[in-house]
Amino acid sequence: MTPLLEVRNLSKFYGPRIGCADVGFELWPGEVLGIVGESGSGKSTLLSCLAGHLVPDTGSVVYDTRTDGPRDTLTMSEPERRMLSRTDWAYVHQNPRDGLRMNVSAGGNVGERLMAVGARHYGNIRATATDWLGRVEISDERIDDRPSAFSGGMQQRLQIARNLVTGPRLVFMDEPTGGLDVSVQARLLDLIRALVRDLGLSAVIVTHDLAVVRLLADRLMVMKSGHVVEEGLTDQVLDDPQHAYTQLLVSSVLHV
Ligand SMILES: Nc1ncnc2c1ncn2[C@@H]1O[C@H](COP(=O)(O)OP(=O)(O)OP(=O)(O)O)[C@@H](O)[C@H]1O
Repeated sequence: MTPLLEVRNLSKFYGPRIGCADVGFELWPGEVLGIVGESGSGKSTLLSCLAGHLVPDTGSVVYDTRTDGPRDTLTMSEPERRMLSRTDWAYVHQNPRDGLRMNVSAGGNVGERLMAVGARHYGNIRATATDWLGRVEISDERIDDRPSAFSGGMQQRLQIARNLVTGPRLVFMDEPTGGLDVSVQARLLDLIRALVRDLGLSAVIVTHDLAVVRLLADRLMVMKSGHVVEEGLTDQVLDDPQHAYTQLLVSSVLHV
């Protein structure tokens, strides 16, 4: 089997400061990888480099495309990369405002993604949008409302529907439950877990919350000062951390 994503020697510096350094991993189809670490450890930098939002200084990000097999996304042309992020990739921002169009209706937010990949029939677009709102537990009565009238949890669920409606294979998530109330977080995590499982998605999830990776991630990478200090199966890493930094992360959570 070919990995869906194969990352080698990825580094990004901000002047003399390390963003992330020498990161490498493979992500297999249907696998969920969690990236954890304290604030400033390089998680967002790494995710941005993977998703093509930031250009790394060194390394390769090879993606197994549907049409041409493995391709280094860093050397792709801009139109090719744009097409990839429209069809095969999804990116869920921590703040739904960054991933939604706040002045467009909920149905429009979902529907315009379908139009971007060629859908033209209004009735079909609206039916698919309604179906996706239902899947993320938003009542069809709210289809014409703008996201600005939604709660934070609803906005995040709408952002997920907007991202998944085009059937991507790989989803990048940056602190998807950050900034939400604990009870809202729990419901959202359950929803994400069910969607990822039902759709067979691969995902890379960045979070500082070990409970999120415990629930969602098959495998875990622990980052500190831009470097990966430990990786392995989630339960193994959390139940028997080998690196002193991971031990600290795990014990600080246990003692809260
Ligand atoms: N635009 C930037 N310019 C300069 N330095 C930056 C920039 N963005 C990040 N950094 C630095 O790179 C390092 C990694 O930051 P990054 O935001 O990737 O960490 P993080 O683990 O995602 O943190 P957080 O959880 O707070 O978002 C930090 O030292 C940070 O100060």
